[in-house]
Amino acid sequence: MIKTMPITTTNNNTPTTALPVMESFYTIQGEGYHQGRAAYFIRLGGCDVGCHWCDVKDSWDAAKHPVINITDIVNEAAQHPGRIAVITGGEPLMHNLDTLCKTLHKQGFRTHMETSGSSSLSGQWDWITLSPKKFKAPLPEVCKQAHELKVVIFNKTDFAWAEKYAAQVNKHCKLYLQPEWSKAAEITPLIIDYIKDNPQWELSLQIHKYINVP
Ligand SMILES: C[S@@+](CC[C@H](N)C(=O)[O-])C[C@H]1O[C@@H](n2cnc3c(N)ncnc32)[C@H](O)[C@@H]1O
Ligand SMILES: Nc1nc2[nH]cc(C(=O)O)c2c(=O)[nH]1
Ligand code: SF4
Ligand SMILES: [Mg+2]
Repeated sequence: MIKTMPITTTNNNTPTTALPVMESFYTIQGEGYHQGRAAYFIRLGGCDVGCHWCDVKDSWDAAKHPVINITDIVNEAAQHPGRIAVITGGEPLMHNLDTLCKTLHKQGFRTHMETSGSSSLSGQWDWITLSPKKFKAPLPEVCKQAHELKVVIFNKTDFAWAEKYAAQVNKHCKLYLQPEWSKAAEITPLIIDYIKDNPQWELSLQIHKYINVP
């Protein structure tokens, strides 16, 4: 049973028992290293980064979304057989994610996060996808911990900008270039040429948008 409660202010230093949830859904991971795997997505409300091409602007205002008890969030997730939980947003690191991760781990989930890395790290993560943004730079602590770096390419100059972050992640970190969705037809061929010349990078397409799943 899902309960909604009045919005409470959270900051990411203090463990919290409830979080603003915009939506949650069971689907396949459409992007990056785990593309094609069943996963339960938990999209938290609140983002202070403001990417002009963001594909989920409705997530930005945390106050628009119901605050749900973490036990209820995780019990809903556990109704599905998959045991990957992807925490996304909004910017999930605006919230303290320690209790959410502990509760997911207790239920046998692997915890994955999609983040811009622009707020300090909380939570215990089996996989961190760092997608850095020009509009609010990622923190060095998140760059060091990331398992994959996924840079959205909006124009030609973004390749050099992607390399700046490739130099800041750890040596095991996977490297992905993902076309900005509205410019994918124009940008994908440039990404393909870049990867042919720089084979340490791989292509990430948002396959869920091509096959019309959430
Ligand atoms: C909506 S964001 C939420 C998580 C976090 N705020 C972040 O930006 O990483 C999830 C992923 O979608 C990517 N994304 C958002 N809008 C996009 C767009 N228009 N085209 C391609 N990727 C996009 C982000 O870069 C990020 O990797
Ligand atoms: N299927 C699917 N895969 C995704 N990978 C990252 C997503 C996100 O919005 O964080 C996302 C999403 O919204 N849907
Ligand atoms: S950081 Fe993520 S959620 Fe926030 S505006 Fe950028 S893409 Fe959207
Ligand atoms: Mg998405």
